Amino acid sequence: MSRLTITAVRLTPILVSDPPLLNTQGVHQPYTPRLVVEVETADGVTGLGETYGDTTYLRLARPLADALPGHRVSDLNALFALAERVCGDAPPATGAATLDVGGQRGVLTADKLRLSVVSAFEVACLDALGRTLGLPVHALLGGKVRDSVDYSAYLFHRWARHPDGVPCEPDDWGAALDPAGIVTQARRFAREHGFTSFKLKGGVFEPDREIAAVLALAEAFPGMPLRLDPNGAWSVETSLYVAGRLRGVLQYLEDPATGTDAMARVSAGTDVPLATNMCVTTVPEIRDAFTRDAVQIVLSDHHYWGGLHRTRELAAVCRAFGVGLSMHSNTHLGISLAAMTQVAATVPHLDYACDSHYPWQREDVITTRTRFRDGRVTVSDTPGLGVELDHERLAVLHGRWLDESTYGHYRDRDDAAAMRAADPGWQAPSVPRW
Ligand SMILES: O=C([O-])C(=O)C[C@H](O)[C@@H](O)C(=O)[O-]
Ligand SMILES: [Mg+2]
Repeated sequence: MSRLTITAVRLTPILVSDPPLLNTQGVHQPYTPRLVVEVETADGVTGLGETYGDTTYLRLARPLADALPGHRVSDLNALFALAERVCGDAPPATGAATLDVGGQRGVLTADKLRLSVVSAFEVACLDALGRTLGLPVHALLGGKVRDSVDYSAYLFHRWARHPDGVPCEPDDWGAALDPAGIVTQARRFAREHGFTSFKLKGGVFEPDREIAAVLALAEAFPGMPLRLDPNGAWSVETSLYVAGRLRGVLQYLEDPATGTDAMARVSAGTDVPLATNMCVTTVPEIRDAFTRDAVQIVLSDHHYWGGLHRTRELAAVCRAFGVGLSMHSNTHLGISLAAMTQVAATVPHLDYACDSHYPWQREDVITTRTRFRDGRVTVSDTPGLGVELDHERLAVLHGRWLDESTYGHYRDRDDAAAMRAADPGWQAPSVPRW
């Protein structure tokens, strides 16, 4: 047996606390599901990966975890074929056939769901391989081209706390429901983490209110890059209105309208660059969007593109088409931040600061929290990803996941359902909302 042979795979679903961040579909649940993957080799080395933890992903991850022992952590290309063979075509657990109701990351095809699972195994294999060879993950991807990766502050309209009666872990951020609140939030992000670019999650209030928030940010942080992302909540006309009002203010406008067709129409009517993590999220979506110039920037996401090698492949396609590259984030922990940073360090034309929800996450499963300095994360040169699992914390967060009577309904992220705790009649708005 090779020292690289996988001898065991552990899957640990967890529930992680999340603040009441608002988006166009509703509000974040007080706890969000994540899955931690540990891959152990014959050498006794363990590699770590992290991905979405909703029931659908767990259903796909279990057969892959069962099938993996006996394979080598270096056989990454074979991982995809293995997953295709053993995972099956699990349909979305929610029954929402094509669109993601939680993370707002575009279509939810069987391929994309499976790749979102495979990504955590690929990262865990790379971590184990790097630890075995004494090389950082970026070296396994060809080597870093930068020593630190730039991240952008991810601003949200939010409530001070989750609705009464809902179990939660309170924080001290307070509410941010108007332009002044958003600027206060941005100042704290800049003070605590040194961020020098800002993204505002939009699609929550009428467009004029969100335009006012962006203009207030422009006044508070002159010259700093600003982005607005309503997750496809606007019509083409509204998108063009907002683009006109924020021309020269925004670095880019992200997913103003839903779908490649609408994005192409917006793109044709404005010179404000358009970015997406919703209409280009799978390989089959690339050609149409790029040939129609529907987007000028793609937000990669190693989770749903299938891992770090696939992220680099996406980067190559973007380069070929002259499309810029940034990075998307959903609620994630330190393992994924390490993976994002390792791959981002290897992509020369990653010209935009990456998104990260990490500053909102006060719970983690790694022993030492990753810090942003001047908005940047230092690229670790330690073998593997450069993070260690905190087994005690993992057990606590897994214990929450196991406690079905208190937390069972948070095992699947559903922002519209979370909103109903405050507004019982709430339904995720149909698009375009404005
Ligand atoms: O850039 C994005 O579209 C996201 O980050 C999607 C996320 O789901 C975000 O909207 C959220 O978590 O509310
Ligand atoms: Mg987005």
